[in-house]
Amino acid sequence: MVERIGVIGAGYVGLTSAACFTHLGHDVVCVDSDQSKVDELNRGEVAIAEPGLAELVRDGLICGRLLFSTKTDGLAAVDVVLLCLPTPQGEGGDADVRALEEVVTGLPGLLTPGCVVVTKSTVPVGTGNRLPELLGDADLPVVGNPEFLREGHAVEDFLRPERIVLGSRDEDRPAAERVAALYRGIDAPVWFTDPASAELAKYASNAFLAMKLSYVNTLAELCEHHGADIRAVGRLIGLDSRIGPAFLRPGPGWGGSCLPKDTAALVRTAERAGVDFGMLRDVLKANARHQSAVVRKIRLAITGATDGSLTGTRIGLLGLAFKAGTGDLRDSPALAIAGELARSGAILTGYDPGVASAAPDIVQVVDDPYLVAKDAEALVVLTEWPEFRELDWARLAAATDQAIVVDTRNLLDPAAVGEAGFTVIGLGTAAQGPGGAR
Ligand SMILES: NC(=O)c1ccc[n+]([C@@H]2O[C@H](COP(=O)([O-])OP(=O)(O)OC[C@H]3O[C@@H](n4cnc5c(N)ncnc54)[C@H](O)[C@@H]3O)[C@@H](O)[C@H]2O)c1
Ligand SMILES: O=c1ccn([C@@H]2O[C@H](COP(=O)(O)OP(=O)(O)O[C@H]3O[C@H](CO)[C@@H](O)[C@H](O)[C@H]3O)[C@@H](O)[C@H]2O)c(=O)[nH]1
Repeated sequence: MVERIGVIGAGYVGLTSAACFTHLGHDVVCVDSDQSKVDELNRGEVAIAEPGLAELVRDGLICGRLLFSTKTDGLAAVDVVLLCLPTPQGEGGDADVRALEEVVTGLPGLLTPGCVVVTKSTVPVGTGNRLPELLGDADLPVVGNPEFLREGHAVEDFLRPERIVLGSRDEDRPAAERVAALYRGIDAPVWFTDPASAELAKYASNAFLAMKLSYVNTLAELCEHHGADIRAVGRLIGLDSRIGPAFLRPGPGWGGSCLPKDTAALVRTAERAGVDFGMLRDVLKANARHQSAVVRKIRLAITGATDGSLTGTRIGLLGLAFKAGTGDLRDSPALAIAGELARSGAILTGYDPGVASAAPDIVQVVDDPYLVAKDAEALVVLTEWPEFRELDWARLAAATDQAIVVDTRNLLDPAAVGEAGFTVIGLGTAAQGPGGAR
């Protein structure tokens, strides 16, 4: 059945949901409070770099089944409304749900009775029971439908999810089935559960991924100590199907708009429940500690000492976004490391194919990767853009002062880049000298 869907919030999750549900045949009105964003979207301009998203938005606009507005009047005609509002990290690590709750409080005056209210935002355990209280006696059933898409793969993940999760109270089960029907045409297991289980599954999933990454990043440090190679260790443990090969690549720390805030929020949820989830506190601490270890490694590479002075030292950064395939800088470990280097007096130039400007007081962003090498004492690869592998490393070497590259993603081919004249220092691997010498 074709449904009329309202989406509130046109960010990564809201815009992707709006465009994909239009693609699946529904009529969608997407409301956002940001007038300039709405104007851009109505012109078919999509500011976020998500493969396939701009095309779906334009298709929806052309066929007239996708509308964007700052006004909420259009919501009176919808059968289902998806809440895709931010739930950023708030005080003490808790999710800040104020924006979401404010919108929910206003819904009885906007929606037609019977309309299903769906939380797609990541919301703390208990929200599914709290929202009906905020909605009062309005006939507005509530369903939790957490979103698991990754940035850079938003459309692909939305249209080919590994699971669709629907959490509702027993009395709202028919509403949950109605939400499940919106996804018709998508081949994925659909799970009906209670609100708390749906909410917890979302947090538990992100925190588990964070745990895997803190584990592998700390292992990389151990590998260096013992002369082992994290690439081999990661591959070998990943062959165990109980562990799996994904999320075992070490890096400069893990970040982004979700993993850090959701892990912190789950720690708070556990504290409030009187459950000691110290393991997760350590996952967060290990990430901060690892970022400082990466900074010490960069200092050592440049000055010969882990506490050597970086005052006035030029360092070129390759990558600023929190991962490849996105221009998103939210909670980017690259920027955290840049911040530590800048505070130590380093002069930073950065290039990222997805980023045009960033933290101007910390790093000067340039639009040509070869410019970051100019007179640099070292280059540091912070984001795993595949195109960095294809750079002319001999040209980069010629532009630098010292041909040293610290590859925090183990992205480069050490033999080829060493051949081009660089000393290549990976993470959890042996350094490779220029000309291929170890
Ligand atoms: N980004 C992701 O990859 C991802 C994936 C899964 C889940 N989530 C969760 O989804 C939620 C949204 O995340 P996002 O990354 O899409 O956020 P975002 O910051 O990209 O987008 C949020 C949008 O909401 C709009 N907005 C804010 N307040 C509003 C209001 N009162 N009325 C109307 N519009 C308003 C903003 O202008 C913005 O366009 C969060 O809870 C997040 O944890 C995000
Ligand atoms: O082997 C790996 C894999 C990832 N990362 C890092 O981990 C962070 C998070 O990556 P990713 O999970 O791909 O980012 P997001 O797009 O934020 O997606 C996460 O957060 C979303 C928001 O909740 C969820 O929907 C997704 O399922 C979840 O993967 C980034 O800094 C990556 O560089 C590594 O360092 N090594």
